[in-house]
Amino acid sequence: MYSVKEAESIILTQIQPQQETEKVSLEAAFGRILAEDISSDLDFPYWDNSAMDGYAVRYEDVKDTNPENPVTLKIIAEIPAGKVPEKIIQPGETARIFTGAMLPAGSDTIIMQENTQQKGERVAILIPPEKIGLFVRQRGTFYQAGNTLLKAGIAINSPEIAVLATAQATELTVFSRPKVAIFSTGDELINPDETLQKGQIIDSNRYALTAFVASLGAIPRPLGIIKDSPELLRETIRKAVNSSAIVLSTGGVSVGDYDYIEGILGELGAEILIRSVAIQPGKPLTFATFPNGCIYFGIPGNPVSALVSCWRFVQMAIKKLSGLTDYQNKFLRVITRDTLKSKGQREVYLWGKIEIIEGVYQFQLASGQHNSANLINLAGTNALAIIPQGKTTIQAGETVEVMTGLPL
Ligand SMILES: Nc1nc2c(c(=O)[nH]1)N[C@H]1C(S)=C(S)[C@@H](COP(=O)(O)OP(=O)(O)OC[C@H]3O[C@@H](n4cnc5c(N)ncnc54)[C@H](O)[C@@H]3O)O[C@H]1N2
Ligand code: MOO
Ligand SMILES: [Mg+2]
Repeated sequence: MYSVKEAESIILTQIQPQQETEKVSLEAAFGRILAEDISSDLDFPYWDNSAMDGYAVRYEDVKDTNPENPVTLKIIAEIPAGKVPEKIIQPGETARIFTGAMLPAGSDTIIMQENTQQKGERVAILIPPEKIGLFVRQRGTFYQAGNTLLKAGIAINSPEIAVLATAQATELTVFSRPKVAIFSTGDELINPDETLQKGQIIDSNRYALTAFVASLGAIPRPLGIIKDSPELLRETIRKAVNSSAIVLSTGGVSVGDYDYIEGILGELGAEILIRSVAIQPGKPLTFATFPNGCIYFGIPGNPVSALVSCWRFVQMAIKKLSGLTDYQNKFLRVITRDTLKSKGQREVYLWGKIEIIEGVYQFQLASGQHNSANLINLAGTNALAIIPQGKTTIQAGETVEVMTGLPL
């Protein structure tokens, strides 16, 4: 049995960012992962321009002005944003200018209009600027043409969209979304729209895992419920492995007589790298690779174990395969409001919520039984508190490490 850290390392070693890319328009780029470095042949700002509504001046002319005896300058031009200045500012001259407008040649500083008094063709500068260049947004000070603006491997959200638009990157190369096959195994399972007969269980895992995969930007391929039949399972796994980058199955990975997954993976030529992990919930995790590169996660059937396995192990695998550079899980140290208990034998993940209380992140256990079959109190979970292997208690008020950023 591997430790959680060992299992994580085995999984990440097997997964390389996929190479498939596609072109998308800027409008369709939100939520995708950039597959190329982006640079621009434009400086940013594109040219020296004004950060204020006011007057473009020569610093030399106005540096010693004061309210009692103000310097007055002749207004020789008006430059709204979007207009190209035509005149050069000579000593004793100024141009009326507005925010975003190009700075006229000869000027080097902007005086905001609140610090001036206009009298016809002339303007009195009442307050001297603190320094040369005040309120000038100088060309190339935010970004110089040719440098890398955005790196391949980042997720494209609204700030990146703004940068891409500015760089005139209207068509982008992004990583293709990996296909993830999902199926549930078990003779006891029925679909949610069927009438429950004695002994049956409604298949919730398939829906939970489909939503989980979609929330990571990958393409879920739900294949339904597969009975505990070696023939059916073999056929399903063979098809899934040949048509998807990752396969997620739930159930049938423990030691029971009807737990067939491991045996079938072996028969189909997979290399089984993990059989169980010292984690609770989620101990009987099967991780295997196929000669065609397909990655197989045999996830335990208990609904909480299934989602915890997805959050702890599958999440980073899908992210890394998707091309994201920042694929690692996110951990945070916070105060726990509840006392947290473990038997100490495995690394325990307790589900609950982190909330900001009086400005401080605090963890609160989900109320009700913490049992890997109790999916009811899993709703609302946004964090998992971790009790390390060997530790049995973390008292209320103490610090606990939590895993955050769960895609729900
Ligand atoms: N003798 C032992 N028995 C078990 C062990 C063990 O170490 N020795 N481990 C237990 C642990 S821990 C887990 S977790 C489960 C894992 O079981 P499997 O992955 O083999 O899953 P199943 O046996 O098929 O089902 C377990 C449980 O989950 C329910 N289930 C299954 N699929 C779904 C689904 N799609 N939606 C909702 N619920 C589902 C199923 O009905 C069972 O109740 O094994 C323990 N046993
Ligand atoms: O590990 Mo099982 O997932 O405890 O219920
Ligand atoms: Mg079983």
